[in-house]
Amino acid sequence: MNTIELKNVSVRLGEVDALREASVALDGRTIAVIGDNGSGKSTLARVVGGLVPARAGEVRVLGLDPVRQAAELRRRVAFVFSNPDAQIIMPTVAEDVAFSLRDRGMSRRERSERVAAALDRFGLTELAARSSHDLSGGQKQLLALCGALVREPELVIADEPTAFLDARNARRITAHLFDGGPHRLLLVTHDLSLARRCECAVLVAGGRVVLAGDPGLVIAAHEKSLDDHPLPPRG
Ligand SMILES: Nc1ncnc2c1ncn2[C@@H]1O[C@H](COP(=O)(O)OP(=O)(O)OP(=O)(O)O)[C@@H](O)[C@H]1O
Repeated sequence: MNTIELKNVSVRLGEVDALREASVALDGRTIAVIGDNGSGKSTLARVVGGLVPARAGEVRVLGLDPVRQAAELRRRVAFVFSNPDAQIIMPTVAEDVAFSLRDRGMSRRERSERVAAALDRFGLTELAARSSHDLSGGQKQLLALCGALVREPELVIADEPTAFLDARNARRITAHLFDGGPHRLLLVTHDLSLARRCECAVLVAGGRVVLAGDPGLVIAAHEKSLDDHPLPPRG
């Protein structure tokens, strides 16, 4: 089963054609999405996750149509963004992780066991009773990811999840993303060393998928475009 499949997908945001007839099909477990600022990477991640609709074309994620099968998609796909504040809802750390399991039909005991195990895995046990909004940026991102992974998603869509983190927290987050479960990963990133760790990569430019496949080749094409179009000299 393909992880993601886009056929001639176009997305318009306000006055902007953020994706233009983008096509790609990849079945890798870990997929990096790379490209310049404003190229359409987040839009690609958002259309895959059903957060914005396509105005034309066909999108499949784990074989699902993200608009028509939105409820099933929400059960099987989790998101992580660069700003964890948008994802933290409940007043304490433990309550916030428990909130992620609210619709799973679990007994109270089962739920608290799952939460305790997840907090332990993420090194958050000591912070369980702390106010979730008073955590540091790195701790908040760990909490947001803990809340996402406790649902045991099949796919995690992560949009620049380490953008505001120091090297230590960035490593923690990427370890959980890459090795923290059997989930697949769609990772939007400017960090080419992370993209290189993925099984495959997608290069987006001007709203189009210009290349997809082996990360080495895709990254080389991106780097060549940086060399071919360097910044104008200063002064
Ligand atoms: N809500 C919006 N309304 C109008 N235009 C938008 C909106 N969001 C994004 N865009 C535009 O759509 C295009 C693609 O944006 P997108 O966020 O997908 O790029 P990106 O590759 O993720 O960029 P970055 O690396 O800077 O995060 C850009 O031209 C952007 O200005």
